[in-house]
Amino acid sequence: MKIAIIGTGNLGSSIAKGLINNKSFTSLYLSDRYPKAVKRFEEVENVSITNDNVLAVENSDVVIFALQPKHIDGVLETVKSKISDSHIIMSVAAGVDIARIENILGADKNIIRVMPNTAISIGKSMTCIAANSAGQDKVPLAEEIFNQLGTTMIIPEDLVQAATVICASGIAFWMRLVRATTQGAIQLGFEAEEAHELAVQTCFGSASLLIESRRHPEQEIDRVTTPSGCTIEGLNEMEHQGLSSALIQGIVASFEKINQLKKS
Ligand SMILES: NC(=O)C1=CN([C@@H]2O[C@H](COP(=O)(O)OP(=O)(O)OC[C@H]3O[C@@H](n4cnc5c(N)ncnc54)[C@H](O)[C@@H]3O)[C@@H](O)[C@H]2O)C=CC1
Ligand SMILES: O=C(O)[C@@H]1CCC=N1
Repeated sequence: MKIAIIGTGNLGSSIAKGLINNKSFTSLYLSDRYPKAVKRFEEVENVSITNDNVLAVENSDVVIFALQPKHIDGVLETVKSKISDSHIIMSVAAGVDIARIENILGADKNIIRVMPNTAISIGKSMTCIAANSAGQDKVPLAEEIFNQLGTTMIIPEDLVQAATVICASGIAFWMRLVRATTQGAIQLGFEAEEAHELAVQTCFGSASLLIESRRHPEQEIDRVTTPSGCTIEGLNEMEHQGLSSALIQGIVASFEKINQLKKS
């Protein structure tokens, strides 16, 4: 598979790292106006680093646009004459819908909207995928690529904004929960590094329990909350302070913001 990534900032370089770790390409073009984030991949076999987007498109079958929404239209305009019906165009740009890309490239092109998160760099992304009509038969290929880099879910395009909040922004939300737990642990007497490890491993254990047992979170909570014990005391206090409500309101605020970005 000949792949190009146009825009190798936070997300583009994370995707590149994941692809390189898996050796899941025959050639990989990494194109950015300032390709400093991927300089470290210069020596990797079959990887080319360039600031020539057209060259990257011409030498690839799958082109992943990992550009900020304000840049994507301009870049698509400059490469559109090189994009053929056999290219598979993927975009990770938040708030940029398929219709906007079709307006520039044409609805006859294979266009797939992909929403990964930065855990893609370690093969643990939750990635949502939606395609236009022309690109429907290319969805299995998108799944094949992104299943190597984590877990995928095919969703209707009208849920991609919501998926962006839950899965892409979600990384930041979970990080903040881990940090808050760390701060609590330090207050209770642990050194910062110990506190961090305790928080991260407990977070990892919680997610693993849900994945492996397939039980509902409340069932797992019931197994921890000894009657009149310390867990239910802490949990109820967190709820009195609005933990669930704060999370839900934050998710909704994030969703409202991404819908504004779509209009701008
Ligand atoms: N960072 C994240 O966790 C996630 C980001 N996204 C979306 O992915 C996209 C990229 O986000 P980030 O990587 O965080 O942004 P970023 O700003 O780190 O990376 C964008 C890259 O595009 C490059 N670029 C700009 N104009 C260019 C041009 N004309 N030609 C070639 N390269 C050009 C920039 O130099 C930069 O390296 C955004 O649309 C964002 O909404 C989606 C999911 C998660
Ligand atoms: O914050 C943002 O707008 C982008 C989209 C999801 C993650 N980063």
